[in-house]
Amino acid sequence: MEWLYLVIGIAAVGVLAIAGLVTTRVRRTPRVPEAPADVLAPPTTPVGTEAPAAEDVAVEAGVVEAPAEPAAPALETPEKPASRLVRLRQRLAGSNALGRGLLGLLSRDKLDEDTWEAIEDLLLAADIGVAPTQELVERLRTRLRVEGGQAPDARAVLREELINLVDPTMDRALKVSGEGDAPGVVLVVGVNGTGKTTTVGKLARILVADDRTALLAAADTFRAAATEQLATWGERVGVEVVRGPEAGDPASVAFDAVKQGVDRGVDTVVVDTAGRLQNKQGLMDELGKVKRVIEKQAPVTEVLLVLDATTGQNGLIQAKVFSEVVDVTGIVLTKLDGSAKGGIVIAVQRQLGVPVKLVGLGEGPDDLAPFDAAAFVDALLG
Ligand SMILES: Nc1nc2c(ncn2[C@@H]2O[C@H](COP(=O)(O)OP(=O)(O)OP(=O)(O)O)[C@@H](O)[C@H]2O)c(=O)[nH]1
Repeated sequence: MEWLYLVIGIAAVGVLAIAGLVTTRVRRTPRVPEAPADVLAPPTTPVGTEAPAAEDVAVEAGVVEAPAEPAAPALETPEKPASRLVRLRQRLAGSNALGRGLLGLLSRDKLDEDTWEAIEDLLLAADIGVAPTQELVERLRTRLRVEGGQAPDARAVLREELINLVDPTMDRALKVSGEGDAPGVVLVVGVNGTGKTTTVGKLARILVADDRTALLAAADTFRAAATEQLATWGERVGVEVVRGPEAGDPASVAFDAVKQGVDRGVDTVVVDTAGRLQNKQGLMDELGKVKRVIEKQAPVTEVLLVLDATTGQNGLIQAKVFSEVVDVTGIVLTKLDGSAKGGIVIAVQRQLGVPVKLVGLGEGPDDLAPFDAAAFVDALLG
């Protein structure tokens, strides 16, 4: 009997041991994480061995047209130049303070010597220059003298005199057309940093907006980035840029561009040039060469000098140096937005005897406007 109990005991221990072993193994088996829903989709074919998609089969069979190459970025449509100065009026807010200041003083009941002196100070602070300031004050004194009868309308008189000073008779049309089959050639000069390359890019947009074909020459070979900058401007409106090797000869780039312009029958070639030259002789040699070389192909129809309106008297000195080196035919005044120095328009025209043809009023692509004396004065007077 004892023997029977012993056998039953051993059998029970054996059963318990086997049960424990099974439980432990089950616990040690790692849990398979639950697959997220998307992984539950039918298995994908390994990369590189994809089965042809139904559309591809259809394309090969000539049933469906092949999908087009990724589309080139759409070309921009630049704003027509005529509406720009009006749109950008408020950008002259800084200079507008001049107009408001003058009107405030001229509307006083009594125009005494202190008032005239304050008017003179305002004009000088706006960079109009000494001689034009004196002329304007003289004219205003004469016209606003009350000689019995009704007091003249100060605003109307000031508007008229300012317009006269800016000179509405100057020819401000850009000469962008050549004679016969030759393209117009616009040479853009000026010190680096004044906004020259930006101006060439914006000018390309003006030409495109006027339905002209154009070609740009990246003859500012001093700064590689200037070429890239120009290429970006051109791409946006479908205008090509002719470039040369970095630090290459600017005259050769200009020559190539104008030659291509002639061969392709382009309307206008715009040539960007370098301005970072050590001295006047270097500047003269380089710009002289660029112009001479261009003119083997076609005459230069316009030489635009780019000046930064915020540089005041310094800008005027630069302007003089350039005008002694090349025959400047028009001025582009950049950065007039936010500058209180709108009077520089008058000063620079007086100094050089050359009209301001374009004004830069911001960093937007179409923030370059053809200049107009009356619209400018209206913007000043607010
Ligand atoms: N606010 C304002 N900024 C302007 C205007 N015109 C140009 N700029 C800015 O002035 C800076 C200099 O312009 P660039 O065109 O590179 O000057 P640059 O004279 O060509 O200089 P380089 O390329 O070195 O020859 C840029 O940041 C332009 O966006 C303008 O009318 N208003």
